[in-house]
Amino acid sequence: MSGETLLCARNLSVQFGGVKAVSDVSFDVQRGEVFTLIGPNGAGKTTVFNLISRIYTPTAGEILFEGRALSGVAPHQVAALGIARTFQNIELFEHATVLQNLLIGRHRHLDHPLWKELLFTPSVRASERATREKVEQVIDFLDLQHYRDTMVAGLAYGVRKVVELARALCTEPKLLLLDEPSSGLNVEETGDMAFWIQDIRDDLGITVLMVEHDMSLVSRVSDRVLAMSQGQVLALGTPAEVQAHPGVIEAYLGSAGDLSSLRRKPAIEEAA
Ligand SMILES: Nc1ncnc2c1ncn2[C@@H]1O[C@H](COP(=O)(O)OP(=O)(O)OP(=O)(O)O)[C@@H](O)[C@H]1O
Repeated sequence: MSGETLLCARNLSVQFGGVKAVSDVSFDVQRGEVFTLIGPNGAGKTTVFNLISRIYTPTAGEILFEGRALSGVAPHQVAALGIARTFQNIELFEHATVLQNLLIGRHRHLDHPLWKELLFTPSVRASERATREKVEQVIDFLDLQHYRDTMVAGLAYGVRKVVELARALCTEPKLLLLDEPSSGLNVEETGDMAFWIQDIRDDLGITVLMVEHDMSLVSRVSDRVLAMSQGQVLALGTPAEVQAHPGVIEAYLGSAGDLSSLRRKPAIEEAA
């Protein structure tokens, strides 16, 4: 961690009809850390991601990225600032190869004017070369060589998750938003995902902001954890500090117990 703030959320609130999805939430993400949001279903974690991605606009408060307010930034400009995102439900082009998906992801980020593309100007040629190089680097980094010419539709779910990660890395982000990177993965794949996340921070120097339910993954990779419940901040600290916080235990389980997975128990179990 550099001790330098990359992203600053100040007194964020957003309301949908009568539901306060996020209520007066503040936190700072330091450059070079893995910062994780945890919380039971409906706590407001995805809403925070959607505020940072500019899909939602806060009803109060603001988000600063590298000191710049995101309020004036359109959703399609967020990637160009250096913020990339993966989704809970993988969003890839199914009928394109891994390589094509990564090239498309990178192209979206470049945003050359059409006239330059059509004339294939030197700057377009240079950025095409840089694109190829970057995509190949990411394929090597995430060990995807074996799948580069395979259609996404034919890939196992665990590999698709890595391809989605690759597509985000191709945009060379400063901040990577990972929405439930372990969802749908088995124990071994979750272990691999932990290694990738650590390597992304340690080898590429990319800051990671993650939403995650699997506490084994959270504890392994997170520098700091923010626990939320019902749209509000419950606790902030190291994974061990947050897991031991009485308010966190109460919010998830109703009483002390197994915190290995922090998903709220189904209503039927809670009622029993
Ligand atoms: N677009 C929306 N319209 C109406 N209500 C919404 C919208 N988005 C989120 N909410 C509500 O805001 C609250 C927070 O939802 P959010 O998806 O952020 O929670 P979460 O912590 O990400 O949950 P999960 O772990 O299940 O993904 C919920 O009550 C949800 O129903």
